[in-house]
Amino acid sequence: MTESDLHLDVDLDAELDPEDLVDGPPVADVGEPVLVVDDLHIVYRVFGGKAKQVAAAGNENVREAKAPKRSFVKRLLSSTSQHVGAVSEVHAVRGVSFVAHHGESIGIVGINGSGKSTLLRAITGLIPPHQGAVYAAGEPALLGVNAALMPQLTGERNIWIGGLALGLTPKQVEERFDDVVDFADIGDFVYMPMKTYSSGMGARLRFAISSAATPDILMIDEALATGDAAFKARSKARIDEVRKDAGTIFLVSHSISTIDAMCTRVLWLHQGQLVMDGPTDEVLAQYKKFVRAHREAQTSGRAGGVAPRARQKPSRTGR
Ligand SMILES: Nc1ncnc2c1ncn2[C@@H]1O[C@H](COP(=O)(O)OP(=O)(O)OP(=O)(O)O)[C@@H](O)[C@H]1O
Repeated sequence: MTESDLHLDVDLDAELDPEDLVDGPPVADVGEPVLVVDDLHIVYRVFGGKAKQVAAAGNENVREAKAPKRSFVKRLLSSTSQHVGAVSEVHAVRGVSFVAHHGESIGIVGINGSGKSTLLRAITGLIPPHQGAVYAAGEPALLGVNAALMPQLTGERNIWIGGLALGLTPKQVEERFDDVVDFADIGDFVYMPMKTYSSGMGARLRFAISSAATPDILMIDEALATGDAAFKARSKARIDEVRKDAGTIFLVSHSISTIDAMCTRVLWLHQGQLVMDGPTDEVLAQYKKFVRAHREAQTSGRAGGVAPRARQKPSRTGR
């Protein structure tokens, strides 16, 4: 797969939502550093048949991993004696460094597969770093439908576990319980095991739980806002509400106008590397050029637009 074959899901011309414009363009009132990402590398390991597919795709971030060496006797005695197939490594985030401050709204852009969601998940601690580190003041929380809930437990138990995991006190969970159930619109199903829920009900409850707290560092992956149009509208309103109270926000979105309306600073990832970090208008201007060139190249069958080279020494502040 060449770069020009990459799927391009970027929404250059989306309409701005009216509520994004109410407060005018975002203004940074920047304070203390709250998050340091230092030379972060994230590597996924893909095993078996799937690894062959991934390797066959020829993505630059993917390489075949060396299979662990096992002696002949060990292989002979092993109960899993069948060949496990290839192991591939996907180097999804490659040497990303930046510092985020209190009061910043930071957009993360990049074409499909550039590592945006992986970076967010790594910052919230859902994926361990392969190399490098993430230092956070406070508990970064990912707003979306990815909360790790337990399907065998009732919605009620999951609201308690999820709420406490988000740092709410038992009193706060109790106070917000009815709100979460109403928002998720699951009625008496809240007393049933989550494995009996439809996928929509599960996604709504996950979103409702994750938005019950107001974290210091809020990560929003728009791809995680699922559901029908009415729920999407309610999620958007809830995101805006939580956003107003959070200290620092990260937003992944394919809509350039949403990033433009909400963010004071933008990080541009390409093939897992941070290629630009700066004020929203500067980064978006370059990124739009790249996306247009890429899109034209895709329609004409030529090689794609050229992204800037990854910065050799990313600035620690991005400002
Ligand atoms: N669980 C996983 N196992 C293996 N590889 C993965 C996994 N999740 C993501 N990847 C790979 O890591 C790379 C970065 O993916 P990621 O989802 O972070 O990119 P993205 O920029 O968020 O993409 P999109 O805009 O399409 O959501 C891609 O090559 C992807 O195929």
